[in-house]
Amino acid sequence: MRGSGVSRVPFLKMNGLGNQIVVADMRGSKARVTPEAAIAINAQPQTKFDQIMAIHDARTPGTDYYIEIINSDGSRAQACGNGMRCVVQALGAEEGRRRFTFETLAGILFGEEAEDGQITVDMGTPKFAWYDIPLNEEFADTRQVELQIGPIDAPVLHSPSVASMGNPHATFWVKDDVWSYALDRFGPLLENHPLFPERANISIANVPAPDRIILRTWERGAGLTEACGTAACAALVNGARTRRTARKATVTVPGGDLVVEWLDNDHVTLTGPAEFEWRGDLDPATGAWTRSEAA
Ligand SMILES: N[C@@H](CCC[C@H](N)C(=O)O)C(=O)O
Repeated sequence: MRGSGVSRVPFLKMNGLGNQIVVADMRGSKARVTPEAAIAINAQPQTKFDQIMAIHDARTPGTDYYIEIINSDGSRAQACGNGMRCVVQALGAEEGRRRFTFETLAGILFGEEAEDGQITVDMGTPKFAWYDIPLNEEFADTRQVELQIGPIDAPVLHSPSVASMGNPHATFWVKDDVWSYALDRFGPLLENHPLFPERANISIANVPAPDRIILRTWERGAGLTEACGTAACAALVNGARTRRTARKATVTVPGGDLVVEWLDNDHVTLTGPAEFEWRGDLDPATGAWTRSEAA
């Protein structure tokens, strides 16, 4: 998959529990995937994606690669749990090893593929201070912040827990079916709410048992997705600090199950599958792409 410095670079179409991922191999190239290219790639049905994970040469000693994450609207994201699993699987297949250290905008992350194909990514540590998320208003306690949608006296969703997993998340807790909420309608309004100066990923969470969360997410810069790994991590840490959940739980997202654990050293691990679909090459400046014949 290694790039050669020419204008076209190899890419893999993959998914992490239905989170649609394009892994672009930018190694050996000084270029970056442009926002225009991302929007053009996303505009075509075969390459419609949630995130592009662009693998660049390492910038920091001790890391294997620098990963740039681009949302389907062309914006940059600090973290992407499902995409990181796809990157681990892609590089593992190429290099014949299982463990990698990556640098991202969210910091240094580790990923490892187990014998059974499940991939665990250490997503780093959560942050809860209002200025770290960030919020536009000071809140001493971010386990429950003032934010609601719907009629003022009968809000449909209200009082989310907020957290940063490198990227900003709001978790709205509900007692009934997460599918009974029009997240496609409320998601964009909440993502762009003035409380979030960098926008936010918006999730609805139901907790049927301390070791289980049912979660739907409207992703910042990508919209409704089948899975959002960092949202699953944010839901777990928010669940644990509000005493709704234990520190380890299965998080059921539309695409399937993820396992999230908040370790004693404050790091959060995310475990789940990754799936290769097909390969091709693309122009990171324009987004023009071709599918390869070979599997
Ligand atoms: N799908 C991702 C999260 C992607 C980033 C997000 N849209 C953002 O802009 O913060 C995941 O699996 O974590």
